Amino acid sequence: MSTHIGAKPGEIAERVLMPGDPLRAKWIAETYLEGAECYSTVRGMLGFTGRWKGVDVSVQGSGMGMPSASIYAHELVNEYGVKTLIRVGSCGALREDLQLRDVIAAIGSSTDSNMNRMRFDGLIDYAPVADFGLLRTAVEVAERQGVTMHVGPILAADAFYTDRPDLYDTLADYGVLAVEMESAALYTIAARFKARALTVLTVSDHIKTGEKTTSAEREQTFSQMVEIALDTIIA
Ligand SMILES: O=P(O)(O)O[C@H]1O[C@H](CO)[C@@H](O)[C@H]1O
Ligand SMILES: O=c1cc[nH]c(=O)[nH]1
Repeated sequence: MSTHIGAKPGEIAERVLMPGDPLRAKWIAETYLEGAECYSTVRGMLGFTGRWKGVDVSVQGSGMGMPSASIYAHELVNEYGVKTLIRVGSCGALREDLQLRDVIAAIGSSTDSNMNRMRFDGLIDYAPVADFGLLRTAVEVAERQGVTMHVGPILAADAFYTDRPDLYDTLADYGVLAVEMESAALYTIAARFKARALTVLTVSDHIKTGEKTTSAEREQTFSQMVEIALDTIIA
């Protein structure tokens, strides 16, 4: 067991999908993974291992925000030997050309988090980016599955409820597609500890139009994103 994950050694696969929502993890495991078994219920942050197309895959909830996601990514890589992490999350669209339920792959992640400023002493604006091989595979998989996947930069924000919506407009002007809350930390930790990471997202709400999905839909219906992530992680 690690501090926050209750799995025994060997119970977590080298390939892990990471949704923020632990109940999305349960839905993914029960819907897609053959022989899925729950390896951790610590803090209700559920984790499961099963097989996708004959390959061992785990799915681990990460919680909301970079402090929480960092704990799970760190322990998965450093204490369980995980090599590949694909976040499967929800996000708010910043640009009008995006629709509810569109799928996005995050090539890079800007952030307002202070974590990397601390890491680099405030001297470097580190650019957290996806693993290129994983991203290329995800693009190929999405094409094969007939899903239009938007590939571009996103924002990983510390706050879900922002006092500065004007900054979202500015970021959209600079090509940033959407906002979520974990990708910059995931990419940074993967780089630091020599793992591979990618973030694939579904637009759950639209910052410009105010449209939104329900929490039940965010938990159980983002299947295109999950199927792209699953076929990518075993490729
Ligand atoms: O749906 P998940 O994966 O949790 O991702 C998004 O949803 C949460 C906010 O509602 C944040 O964790 C954000 O990153
Ligand atoms: O972090 C998130 C996730 C979904 N929608 C948002 O606006 N922010």
